[in-house]
This record gives sequence, C-alpha cells and structure tokens, in this order.
Amino acid sequence: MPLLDVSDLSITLRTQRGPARAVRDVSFTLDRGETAGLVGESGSGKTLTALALLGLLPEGAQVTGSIRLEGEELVGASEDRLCDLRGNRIAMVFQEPMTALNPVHPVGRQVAEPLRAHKGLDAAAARKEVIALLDRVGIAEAARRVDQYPHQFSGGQRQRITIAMALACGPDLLVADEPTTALDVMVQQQILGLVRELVRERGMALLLVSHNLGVIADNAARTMVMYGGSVVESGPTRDVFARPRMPYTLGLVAARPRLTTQQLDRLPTIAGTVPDLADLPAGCPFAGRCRYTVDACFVTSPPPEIVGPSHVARCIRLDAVQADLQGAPA
Ligand SMILES: Nc1ncnc2c1ncn2[C@@H]1O[C@H](COP(=O)(O)OP(=O)(O)OP(=O)(O)O)[C@@H](O)[C@H]1O
Repeated sequence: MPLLDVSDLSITLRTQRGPARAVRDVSFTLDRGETAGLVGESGSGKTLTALALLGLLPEGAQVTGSIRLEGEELVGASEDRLCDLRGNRIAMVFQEPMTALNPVHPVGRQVAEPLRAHKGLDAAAARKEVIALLDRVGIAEAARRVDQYPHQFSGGQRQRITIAMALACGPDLLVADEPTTALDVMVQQQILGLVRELVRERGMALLLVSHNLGVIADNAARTMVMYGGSVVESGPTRDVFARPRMPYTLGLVAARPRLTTQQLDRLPTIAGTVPDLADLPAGCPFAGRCRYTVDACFVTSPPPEIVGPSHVARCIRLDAVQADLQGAPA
C-alpha cells in the first residue's frame, strides 16, 4: 500500500463569479523515501492540491475524490482527526517562513509546540529535542539561539527553523510549497540540499511544489505538470523533461533547455493566458493556447495516455506531437 494515495481529487471553490473547479481529477501515489514534484504556472492548482492533503482548504471549498494516508481516508475526516495528523504525520513547509512563525514568540517555543501537542513532551524534554532539531537543520549555536525571536534570524535561517518545526514529530509525509522561492539562489540550493538529506535520512515522502522547473528537475524523481487544475503530464522526471509529450510541457521544456535551478528561477512564458477556472471550457484546458489544437480538443477532456514507462500525458493529439518531434532536427 502506498503511503499516500490520491485518487480523482477535485476541488471546487466558491468565487464571486460562481463555482470554480480549481483542481480536477488529480491522481497520484507517493511512497516513503520518494519525492514527487508538482510544477505549473501560477493559478494551475498546485497549492490547493497541497493544502488538500492537510485539510487546509479555504472555507467553502468542496472536495471530491479520495486522499488516503496509509489507507485512511482524509476527505471528509473530522477536523479533530485532521488536527491529530497535521504537524504529526503530515507536515508542511510554506514559501514564506513568517507564515509559519509567530513574530512575538521565541523560535524554540514554536518548534516545541508540535512536540508538546502531539508527543506530550514536558517543557524540559521538548527544549532538549528542539535544540537537537535546530542543530540538525544547521542553526549554529542552537542552545543559545533557541530563545531568540524570528526577526533575529536571516530568511534562510527562518526557513531552516520552519523545517525543524515541520520535522519535529517525525512526519511520514512532508509537503513543501515553494519552500525556497523567497530566498536567494545560494540559500535556495542549501535549503533544498538540507531537505534532500532529511528526506533520505528519515525515509519521509516529499511532495515538492514549485513553479521552478530546475528545482523540480534537481530534486524530484517523479514530476507532475499541472495546467488549468489538471495534471496534464506525469512520469519519471528524466523522461518528462527529456521526452515531454503534452504540448504544454513541451513548450515549457523547449523554452528552457538547460535544467538547472539557477537557470530556471522563473517558469518560461508561453503565449496566451491561463484559463479562467470559473469559466473553463469543456475539453482540454490548454486548447486555447496550443498549436496542435483541433475542434475535438474543445469537446473532449483528454484521457490519460501511457507514453512511456510510468509516463502519462493527457492529449488527444499525441500522434501529431510525436510526428513533429520525430521530424524535428536533433
Ligand atoms: N481562497 C480562494 N478563493 C478563491 N479562489 C482561490 C482561492 N485560493 C486559490 N484560488 C484560485 O484557485 C486557483 C488555483 O490556485 P493555487 O493557489 O492552487 O495555484 P498555484 O498553482 O499554487 O499558483 P501559485 O503558484 O500562484 O500559488 C487560482 O485560480 C486561484 O486564483
């Protein structure tokens, strides 16, 4: 049984312009020790997918489908149960560390919170554990700095502290949503290196969300490309980037042949605009921007097609894409 099994997850939000189906039929599994990357442009539904795993969706969001953690269904689970799991078995690291840190409390007390809430540690035991955690995530002189406040740390150190907080209870699943976007490139590399080490060391599963192709290419064994609320292509990262098949992925990769984190701090631009989720036409969400579009693309929601080992793309024009790729000069 996979650690995480997401099946046909759809999320509909209430918006001023009516219901918006912001996430559509997303399915994937994640095993312990595995890192999957979720990549896509702003508004494609990455964050909502991540938040759904923690039961942290905006009020009024309707969720259908299934999210199972070791077989336990989380869609429709009680708030009490989700609270038990959050920060304990599933933890999240956000883009902006100050979202997770309270500026008026010393960092040590904040990292200790999940330990006290979920593991019942007393103050002295929690403090000892917190110092060890801060030390592990690379905060020098942790025993002295544990009583300092968030503003006394740099942005990179604050993100290290939120990682310590996320790790405190030894979660099985870590969800990191743009964990390094707010940091400069050198610090980004250090933090991602730390996360990689921790995932390996602790055998956690990691869902890494990023708009940065390089971050995903460097860190995730498996990649899911999101567009207009759907996963339009997924597979082993190497294959998705070396042999993209869905025209949207193709456009992203073609625009950025060198996949390194430094090169790809921004998602390449593709002509046209992201579809309006409150008014998404039937058919393929990319149809309005795609050069392969035929009439049927506006009618049929493309089913997942297997295009290689564990590599799936949603497009009804795969043959035309393939023919072009074969005809293209190497
Ligand atoms: N609380 C909310 N109320 C209404 N619409 C929302 C809400 N949160 C997100 N949305 C909309 O849902 C869609 C998907 O948002 P989501 O944040 O998941 O995208 P994303 O791919 O993570 O983009 P970004 O990288 O900008 O965060 C967007 O169109 C967004 O405007």
